[in-house]
Amino acid sequence: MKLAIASDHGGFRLKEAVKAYLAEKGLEVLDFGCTGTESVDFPGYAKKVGDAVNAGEAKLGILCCGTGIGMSIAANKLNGIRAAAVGDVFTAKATREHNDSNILCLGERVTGEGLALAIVDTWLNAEFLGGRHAQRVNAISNLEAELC
Ligand SMILES: O=C(CO)[C@H](O)[C@H](O)[C@H](O)COP(=O)(O)O
Repeated sequence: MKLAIASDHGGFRLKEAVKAYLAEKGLEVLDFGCTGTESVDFPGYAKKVGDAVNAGEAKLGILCCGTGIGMSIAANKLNGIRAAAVGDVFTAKATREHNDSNILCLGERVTGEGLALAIVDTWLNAEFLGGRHAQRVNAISNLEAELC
């Protein structure tokens, strides 16, 4: 599976740790930056990963910032993106199973590396359950269509 990843300066160290973890697992990772801890603006990085997921260049994406919130707000502006800011493993599983989230957002300033990697693992191993959840995901897509 190919994954797209990016961060701002506030999530850079966590992005590097997640990238190394994914590579260790033999997963292909497209890194869209940033490249260090110098201050940058996160929305452009959210767009790069969202566009890669929407274009099918990557199946799923991971975004890291200070809290995970800014990245999720930005990524969710893109049609087709369901980005979830996650800080626990229960939510990591539920957001794949129920929301079919296609981008995971993590906060380096709030979630320790060990927990973040467990969240990544749980999120990647969970699958969308469909059924009643599919009609809800479709309803979200319909909201996007209304806004166009
Ligand atoms: O958008 C955010 C908050 O939800 C991210 O955590 C950013 O990384 C953060 O705002 C960056 O803050 P900084 O003071 O410019 O480092």
